[in-house]
Amino acid sequence: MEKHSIYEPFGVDLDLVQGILREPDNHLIRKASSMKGHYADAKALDDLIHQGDPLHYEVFEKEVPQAYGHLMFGISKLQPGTVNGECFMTKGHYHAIPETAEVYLCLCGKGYMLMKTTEGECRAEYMERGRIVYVPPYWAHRSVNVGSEPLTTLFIYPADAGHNYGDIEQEGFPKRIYLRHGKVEIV
Ligand SMILES: O=P(O)(O)OC[C@H]1O[C@](O)(CO)[C@@H](O)[C@@H]1O
Ligand SMILES: [Fe+2]
Repeated sequence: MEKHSIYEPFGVDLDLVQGILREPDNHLIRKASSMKGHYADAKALDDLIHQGDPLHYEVFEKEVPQAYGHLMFGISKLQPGTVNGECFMTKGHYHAIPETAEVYLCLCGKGYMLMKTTEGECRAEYMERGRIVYVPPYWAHRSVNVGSEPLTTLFIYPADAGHNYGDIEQEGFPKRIYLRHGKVEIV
């Protein structure tokens, strides 16, 4: 019989007030300057960068083997704000193994999971505290914060899935989400 390598079980704590994972192994920080090329108004993003390059989003993860069978999980915390009306968002990615899915549980804030395929299909799934979004295989995904507090989500996906920025940096997503006079517009 094949011998399995046995990995130690563990538990972690969430700080549900701050919306962060306590004692993460990895803490990814993306500021406004990481988002060049992603917003419709590049000049407005440049202005924001020159005004102090504010924090855009953070990802807190526990280290698990990036191997088949393991699950990667963590917390994504996306700040509220807009770039000339376009809501703060994550870069978005496909998975490097495209036939892998991902689940997001929204813990606080309000926003959308924007998803697209390489064929140009695009969907926006609403997120608020308590809502779960399923990102099926082959869909690129980006979180968008339309609220006034951080959009915090727990994500879980196959640990070997990897990230692929594919056509996103050149083409973006077919839809953009704006906040104008307090109203959300998906265009
Ligand atoms: O690639 P993006 O869109 O910047 O998002 C980064 C983060 O998103 C996650 O896939 C979780 O949503 C993390 O694994 C990753 O570090
Ligand atoms: Fe993902």
